[in-house]
Amino acid sequence: MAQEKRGLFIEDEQFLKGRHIVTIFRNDENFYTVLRVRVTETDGNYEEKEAVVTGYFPAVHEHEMYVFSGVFKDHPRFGRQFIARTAQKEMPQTKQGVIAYLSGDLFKGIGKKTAESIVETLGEQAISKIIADKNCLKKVPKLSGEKAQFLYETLMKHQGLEQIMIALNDFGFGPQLAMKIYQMYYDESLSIIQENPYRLVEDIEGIGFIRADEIGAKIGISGAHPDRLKAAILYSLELQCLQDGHCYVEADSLLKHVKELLDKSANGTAEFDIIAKRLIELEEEGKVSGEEKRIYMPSLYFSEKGLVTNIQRVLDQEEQSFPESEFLLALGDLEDRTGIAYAPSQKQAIQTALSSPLMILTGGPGTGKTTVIKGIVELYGELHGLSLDPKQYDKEEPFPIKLCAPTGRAAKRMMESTGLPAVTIHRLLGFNGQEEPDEEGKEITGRLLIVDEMSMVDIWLAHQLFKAVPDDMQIVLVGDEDQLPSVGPGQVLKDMLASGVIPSVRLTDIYRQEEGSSIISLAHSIKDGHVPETLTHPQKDRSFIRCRTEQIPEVIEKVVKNAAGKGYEPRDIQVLAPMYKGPAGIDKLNEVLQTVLNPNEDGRRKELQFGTVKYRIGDKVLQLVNQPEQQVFNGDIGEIISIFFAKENTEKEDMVIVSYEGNEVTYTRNDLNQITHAFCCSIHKSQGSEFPIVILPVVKSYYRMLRRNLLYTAITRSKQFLILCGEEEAFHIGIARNDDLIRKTALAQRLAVYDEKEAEHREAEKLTEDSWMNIDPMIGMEGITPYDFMRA
Ligand SMILES: Nc1ncnc2c1ncn2[C@@H]1O[C@H](COP(=O)(O)OP(=O)(O)OP(=O)(O)O)[C@@H](O)[C@H]1O
Repeated sequence: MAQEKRGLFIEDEQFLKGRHIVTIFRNDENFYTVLRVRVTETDGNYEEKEAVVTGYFPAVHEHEMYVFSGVFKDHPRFGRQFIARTAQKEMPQTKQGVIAYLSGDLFKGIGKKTAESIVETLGEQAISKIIADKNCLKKVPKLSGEKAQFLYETLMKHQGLEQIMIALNDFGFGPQLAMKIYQMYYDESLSIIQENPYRLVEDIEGIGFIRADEIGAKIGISGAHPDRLKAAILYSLELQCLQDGHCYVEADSLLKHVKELLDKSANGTAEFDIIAKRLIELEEEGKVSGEEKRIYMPSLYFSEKGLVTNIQRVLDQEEQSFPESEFLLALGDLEDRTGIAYAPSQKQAIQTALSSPLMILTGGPGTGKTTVIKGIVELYGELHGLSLDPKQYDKEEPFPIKLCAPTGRAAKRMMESTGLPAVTIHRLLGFNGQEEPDEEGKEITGRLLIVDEMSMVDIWLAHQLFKAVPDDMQIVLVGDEDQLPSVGPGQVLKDMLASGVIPSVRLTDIYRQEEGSSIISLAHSIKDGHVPETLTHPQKDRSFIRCRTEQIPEVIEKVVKNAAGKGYEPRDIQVLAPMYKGPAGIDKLNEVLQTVLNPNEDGRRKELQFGTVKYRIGDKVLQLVNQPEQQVFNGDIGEIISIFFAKENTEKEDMVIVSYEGNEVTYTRNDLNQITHAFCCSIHKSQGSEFPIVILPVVKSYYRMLRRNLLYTAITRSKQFLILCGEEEAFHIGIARNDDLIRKTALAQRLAVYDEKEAEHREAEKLTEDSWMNIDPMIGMEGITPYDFMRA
């Protein structure tokens, strides 16, 4: 079957057979290659002796004969060229051809007789069979292991990469995944896949159990095969943790999930006790971590435990003591200077931050968190006799107050509001965005660390951050616990507050309301679970347009046109929605908004098609991943300022240049999945950002996503105007749903345990470490079924 597919040409495609003369151009990153070949045969309309062939080829060998499939095209500058989709080195096709090849100069020490014996045993397809699985050579009589190895290695060297790529293609992997697999396993790619395709689930991002299981089915691995069950367990665990944000999954729920996954598969299922046995083996192999009935991915387990240890280390530091009078005097001076009379809770927050090694400041919008941060910084400088002018510090003696936030935009806002340098947490830790979850960051220097938007920090990042904090550094964590939790696993801020062991101040009085903001009062009522009667009444700073799902694009189009007509720039207007698909989804709204805000009316503007999306100069785009080396972070919004087509540049690559407030970042076609249109963006991605105008559609067709914290987060993104559109009922549904997505974490519990006396703490540690192993052997034992294990 694989062989048949390889030989297939797509309809309307031509072939060109020719010997390689010279490589004119090659890009080693994406393998774009331009070759000149001497033409031997073609079914295209081409009479010349030589031809230029272009395409993406993983490897080309000089002077070899190739068969290309593709089409002839006329290039305006370079004339007629063959644009190849595939390139295959020509292999001997007949028995005699293969014998001659294997006994030729390339394979020193392999004589004609041995070659004949190989072809006799393995047939005309001997070469591809050996490449796919060297063990087939064992069937050849009298062939020594040494010779077999030599033969295999030589073949791999000359045919390997190309054949592997073709074979991976036959397994259904496109060029990008195939390259990832090759870069992981190199020459062993095919033998590993053939031995245990389920390794792909663990090793290659982007390959899940279902994909691996299809290969398993093809090569005869099915039912309760241990590799298959283990892959299903790891896949289910990771899926639940990453999709739902859990740090662990209870053993019973995991087993059920795995069983359901297997039951759905045509490749066979397995009984609970067998799955449970494999789970125990995975624990013994260190691939999952178990504690009581909780099953963790190891990186999450060690992050949770490590975070607790480091929080404890910080909490164990001595309190800073200032005479009350000194504090009050400095505070009074500050109030005089700024004209702000701090409320009692705000004063308490400043005082706690200055004296405690660690404190949490929490509160909704407009409650004065930023005002308190400024107060903390000012008084810290005052009481420690430190200058707050960064220019007075250098590399030897760096600025002692470190401000940071999880996203670039949040860090920028922090910088603007305090007038002091602020960076992303990743940057503070010296990360480049490619690290493993348990990688160490560089130690943070300084005396006071303030982290804003703490609700967005997941368990991995929180662990890395706390690990990098030196003993004598004071920490202030600031955030709004009612906002959406982090995208990654955990609910660190919520758990820290719930543990009750970290000094915390909750600000509740709203100050911005005094400036007449009805958006903030709406946010606060939503947070408390009720929809105000005024929801649909027009206010100075917000309005509500009633409409149904299918009317949403039209309504939003009108509102945006209006705002643009009044002089608002696209960057001031942000449409937020909870999901990508559907008639009122982000994708559809982006399509509509691009036509309004950045049209291509006469069709003459440059556009780069990527999937179903067309990018144009002037488009607003959103960065989806952290790229610290480019100074661009997940959630950053920028504008496309140039587009270059491959034919216009020497790199032969399509390129899109995006400016993030002056920082220009270049994306090649391979990188374009790192951005998306941002005329409308997801509420999740908008966390940590604020916009002058927010347009928020809320309709019942978003049902799956509607939650109180989601609506609360969306509404609190708007600074001046909030335009709600949709169905009132959808608001009510969303606001009523508050607790069905509780994340499973043991952080609060661990922190609380730590707070108890030393002896009790040791006891608790012993208990938690022992209990998983105590329970394990019960599974599958006589009289005890996995169902016992699954009971609470
Ligand atoms: N004690 C106070 N007296 C008077 N005004 C105050 C006081 N505290 C804060 N404010 C004012 O309230 C407004 C909101 O404060 P601030 O921006 O610090 O809140 P926040 O919690 O950081 O809000 P957000 O999270 O929405 O940015 C600001 O204009 C600030 O000057």
